[in-house]
Amino acid sequence: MASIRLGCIADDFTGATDLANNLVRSGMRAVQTIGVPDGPLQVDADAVVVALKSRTTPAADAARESLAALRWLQSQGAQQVYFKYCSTFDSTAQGNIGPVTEALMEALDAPFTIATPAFPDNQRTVFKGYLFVGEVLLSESGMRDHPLTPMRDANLVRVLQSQCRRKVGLIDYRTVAKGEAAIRERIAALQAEGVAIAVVDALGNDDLLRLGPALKDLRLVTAGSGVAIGLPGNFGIAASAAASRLPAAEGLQAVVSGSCSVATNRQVRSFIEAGRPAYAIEPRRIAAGDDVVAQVLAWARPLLAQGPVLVYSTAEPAAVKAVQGELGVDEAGAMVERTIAAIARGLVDLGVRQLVVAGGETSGACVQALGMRQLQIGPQIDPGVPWCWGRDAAGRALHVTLKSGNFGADDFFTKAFAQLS
Ligand SMILES: Nc1ncnc2c1ncn2[C@@H]1O[C@H](COP(=O)(O)OP(=O)(O)O)[C@@H](O)[C@H]1O
Ligand SMILES: O=C(O)[C@@H](O)C(=O)COP(=O)(O)O
Repeated sequence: MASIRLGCIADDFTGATDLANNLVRSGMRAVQTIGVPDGPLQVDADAVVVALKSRTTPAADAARESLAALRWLQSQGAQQVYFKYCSTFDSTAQGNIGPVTEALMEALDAPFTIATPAFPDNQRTVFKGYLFVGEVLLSESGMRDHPLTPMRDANLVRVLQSQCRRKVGLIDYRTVAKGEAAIRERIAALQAEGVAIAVVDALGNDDLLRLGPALKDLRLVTAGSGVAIGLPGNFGIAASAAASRLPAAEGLQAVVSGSCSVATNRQVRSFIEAGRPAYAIEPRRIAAGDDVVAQVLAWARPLLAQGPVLVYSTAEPAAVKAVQGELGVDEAGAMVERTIAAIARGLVDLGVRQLVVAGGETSGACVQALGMRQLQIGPQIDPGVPWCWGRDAAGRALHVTLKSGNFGADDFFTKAFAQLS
């Protein structure tokens, strides 16, 4: 196999497909692996995205796993490394964006890197170091109530500095607007001031395309998926209209959702309003020892032949807080993830071969429970969300889409299947 050009480490599974999607759309042949592979890559690819589930784990574990991914990517010849985190900069008070960035900088002997979650195609823009989600600051968006990573400060320089030992600075929109030479000059000036990591403003894709060439010599880039659109050109790769093709879809259809994000709440409501069958999982019943998995599968079995079913724990912030107050934040999260993952496996046993999973942590749990090791990236359903194809541990071919909590149109859960037919 030829060496890969770009080696990527994603801190969650939906984020990994989001990045792979942008790379594919910009002309790179990209493959996503679930965790760090045991051996060499078996297919030719320009970029590999190693998907970790490290967004909310203890910082030391996240750094250790990211370094293992780095070593594997280096063994496959990666010339540049891309650490992908969320476009809403999801992190706990202790990390993990800062600690993982610094561990990678140290291992790569990289004196400087950038940080920007900007993803204009999904209305994530950075202005003077402040992150906007649509029309509002990150701290005023639905992310302020995220079950695991509530984001209450939109000033990314401040957020990142609180997670880092190295000095954090800013490359603002005026510099970015001037293009490659000005960005390179600013990087040199920041380095002379002792800054090692710079948050970068970006208001639109033009900014990201101007930023790309200025990053050519960096060993490490850290970003959401947006920056990816400006990098393939550095490797002589141009955007190609040849959409990545997946094998034909077959089998039954289902959606499982553990995301409590604003967009997912709308998508669940829209699916129910469209008259499709939906089963709400109640975390308290799982905690009480009910066999919720068996109950859900018994409910789904007769319905699946008539079209997609939805199984969800998705709830509004007040309901999530109440459950977390009773069960604990991590305990509630892990318990619901385990249950949804077991349901996903049970649905595949019932013949589901087209599976939509909503939520990053939830996707990690489901894909791991199914024993999928590698995903081929297919056509985009909505910005940041492609269909993917792979085999589970039993060798069954599955079409899956791992939908980030806040991505996708309201009718995503029906639209996704229509695209495959
Ligand atoms: N009803 C609920 N009450 C408490 N926690 C929940 C509930 N539903 C889901 N969760 C947990 O909330 C977290 C949602 O995270 P995730 O799957 O990453 O979604 P998103 O992509 O929207 O962030 C998961 O750990 C999930 O198990
Ligand atoms: O960058 C993004 O917003 C996504 O790719 C992502 O990482 C979303 O994570 P979840 O909202 O936890 O699915």
